[in-house]
Amino acid sequence: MNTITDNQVIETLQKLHQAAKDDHVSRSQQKQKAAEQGIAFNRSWATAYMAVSPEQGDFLHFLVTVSKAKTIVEFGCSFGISTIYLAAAARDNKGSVITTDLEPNKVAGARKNIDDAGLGDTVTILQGNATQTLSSVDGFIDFLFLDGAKELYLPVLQMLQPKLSKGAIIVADNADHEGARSFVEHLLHAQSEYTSVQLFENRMLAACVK
Ligand SMILES: C[S@@+](CC[C@H](N)C(=O)[O-])C[C@H]1O[C@@H](n2cnc3c(N)ncnc32)[C@H](O)[C@@H]1O
Repeated sequence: MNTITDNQVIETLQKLHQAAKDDHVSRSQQKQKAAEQGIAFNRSWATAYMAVSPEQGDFLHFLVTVSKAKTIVEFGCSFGISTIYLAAAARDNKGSVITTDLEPNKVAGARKNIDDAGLGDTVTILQGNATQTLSSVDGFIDFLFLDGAKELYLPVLQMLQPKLSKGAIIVADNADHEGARSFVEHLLHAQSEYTSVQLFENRMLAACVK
């Protein structure tokens, strides 16, 4: 099976990437206008997509596929774009994805989008703070994608670390952000525990549990 080539998946991803792009352009214009008027820009992260690019999505799909990961955990699904890439590979591996987001409207949007892609039975979405929702994950984790609040990358990794299987892959987006610094330094220094690589001009960090 190659779920990522399924028409339902392709069409849903195309539609969502376009919506994410439009959202980004509109926010940039609002930000510029606010700066010109000397007023504060309301970021309203609760509705922003802030999604992975198609190339990063393909990379996540590739890694889940080649690693044959079955239990995939994601921190920060937003409207479900990255989750669809992860879930398409998870389905082919006969695995599943557990994801989480703070924002109820994003959880509802992600659920609809994942259903539109035909992947609803492969994904569990938990609404709430990842430090709580992901603490209930059962069994071993084969793949961990971190894409929520950067300051929580290290605490979430440390919380889930005992559940990571040998050979588990960890990928973090926005690893070049200041908030992710302690996480990046932790992984790059713990060379006896992880093999790590920085990618996409340091925006992504991928690591593998030794
Ligand atoms: C960069 S976006 C995720 C984008 C998504 N992975 C994608 O590619 O489509 C980050 C998301 O993390 C969520 N988030 C931030 N802090 C969180 C927390 N403590 N627990 C759960 N979700 C959180 C935000 O609501 C936001 O939707």
